[in-house]
Amino acid sequence: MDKEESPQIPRRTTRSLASTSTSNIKPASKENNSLESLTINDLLVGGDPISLDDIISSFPGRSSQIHEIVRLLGPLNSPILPMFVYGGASTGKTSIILQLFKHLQRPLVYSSCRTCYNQRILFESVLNQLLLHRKNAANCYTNAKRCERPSDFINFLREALTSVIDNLKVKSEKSISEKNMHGGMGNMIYLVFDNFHLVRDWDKSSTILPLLFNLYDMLKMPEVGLIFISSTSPDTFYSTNMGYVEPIPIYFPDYTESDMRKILLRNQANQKLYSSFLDVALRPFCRITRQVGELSSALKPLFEKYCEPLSDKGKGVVPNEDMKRRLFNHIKPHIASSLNDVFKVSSPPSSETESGKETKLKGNLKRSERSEEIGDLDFHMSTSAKYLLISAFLASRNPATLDASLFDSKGGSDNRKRKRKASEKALEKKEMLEEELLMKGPGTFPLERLIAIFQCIVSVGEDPSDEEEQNNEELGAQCGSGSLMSDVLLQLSTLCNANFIFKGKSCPIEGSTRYRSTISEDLALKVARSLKFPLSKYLYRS
Ligand SMILES: Nc1ncnc2c1ncn2[C@@H]1O[C@H](COP(=O)(O)OP(=O)(O)OP(=O)(O)O)[C@@H](O)[C@H]1O
Repeated sequence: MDKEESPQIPRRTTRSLASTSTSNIKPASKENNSLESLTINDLLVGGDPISLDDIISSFPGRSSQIHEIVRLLGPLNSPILPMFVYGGASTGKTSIILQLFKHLQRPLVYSSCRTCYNQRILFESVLNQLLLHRKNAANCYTNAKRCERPSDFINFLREALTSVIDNLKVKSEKSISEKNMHGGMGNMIYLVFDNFHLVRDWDKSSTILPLLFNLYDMLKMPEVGLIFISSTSPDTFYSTNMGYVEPIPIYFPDYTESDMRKILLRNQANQKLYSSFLDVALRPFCRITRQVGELSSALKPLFEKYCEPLSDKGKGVVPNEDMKRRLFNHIKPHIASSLNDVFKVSSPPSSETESGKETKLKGNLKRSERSEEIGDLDFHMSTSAKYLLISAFLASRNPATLDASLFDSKGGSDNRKRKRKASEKALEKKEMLEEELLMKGPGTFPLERLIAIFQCIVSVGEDPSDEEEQNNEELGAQCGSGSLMSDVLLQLSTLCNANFIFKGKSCPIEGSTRYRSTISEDLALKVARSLKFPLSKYLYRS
């Protein structure tokens, strides 16, 4: 239900908060205290000018998306088609859009559908910004317009946009006559709707989504650019997005481990030391989360621990192999609890999280539709949930008797050993097991087995061939014994709610609950691919 009190409109200062760590965006115009009236300059993202090269180097792993957006925005005064920027949480969508507008010095109206949590608040926020209105004590914190109905919004919006565009044109002509070859801010005004996926939750009457997607066709104002930023793919809007210009999709994929390394290495005083730390710590953490903020705050105290044995916090140290081993041994006892903390943060109780909601939503889909939904899984499911899903798949698919040989003592798949040991008798046994599996369909398994497999695959290095990988393997064994798994239950219940894992009644003989994975091999392989996890290495096959 709508609350009477609207939150403060997201002004430039609020916008700066949306991208705190990458920018110190301040109001573009001189410090505006609450009584000063706003000007058109307040529609710019403030702060020091930034070059495109600086943006690209501030956001490792995002150069192609940055170039693509710049290309789509085009030169000054170019009309644009609506854009749909999408990708998982913390993939840099908001920060990059805001930084690009700062670089381009073009005016925008930014509204987050998180802070503007219903239709009326969103309408009023957009209008407040366009009408250069700030809520303050002098106006009793009222909005520029009270606007509840979509038809009122369109009328007010058209009026406000016309006035802003006229204003921009005058400014632009003036700057040309003043021989400012750059042409100033130009004539375009951009409306940015962030966290747009949330709108689907308030769209009970299915009016707001079509309205916003339709803005481009309805307004027919070439000077207005529309940018939707969403954590879910355009497909998740398709049922409502029909009959009008489809926005141009720009996808922000999850970061790879190597992107993460570059992101985390930025701003590190001692790159060599931090790099040796990442060699041993990054991989298991990346398997729990790939969110920049979560990872960097989880790694920070661990790195401090890593530096403890060094004088002056390791300033100027170039670690050799011996020192690396010593430092690794020093942090070893702390890794499991650190991983556990990240796990807790990255997997909040399902019913309260967006990803939980998303997963539930997907769970209602018929099984046949699931494989097509995998693209969405990419950003609705946390990395750890994906590993759990794979573990459940393995537990259902592989005979329990083979677990020990599929996962060695350190958790790794040991194909070589298995091959060497394959005797005729074993082959016979294998054939029998295979037949049994085919007859039974996916098997059931107890929680303990699921957790054991999960521990193994989460913590092991993929291809322990070099020293770095061996360290990871060591680390894996270490984490496995810790309390990392305490929150697995939460993830598990999410996956059960979503019907990805079936939870049976408790077994009258054993007294424990048994589970069964209900996903297809195709889907499991896709999930594994998205994690770069070598699933086929762990699959029992003929
Ligand atoms: N490539 C990157 N390099 C450096 N920092 C990054 C990168 N990508 C994201 N970040 C940082 O991660 C944090 C979250 O980024 P941002 O809010 O832009 O992500 P988002 O995709 O909009 O997330 P959400 O969908 O949750 O709103 C910010 O502090 C941002 O600076």
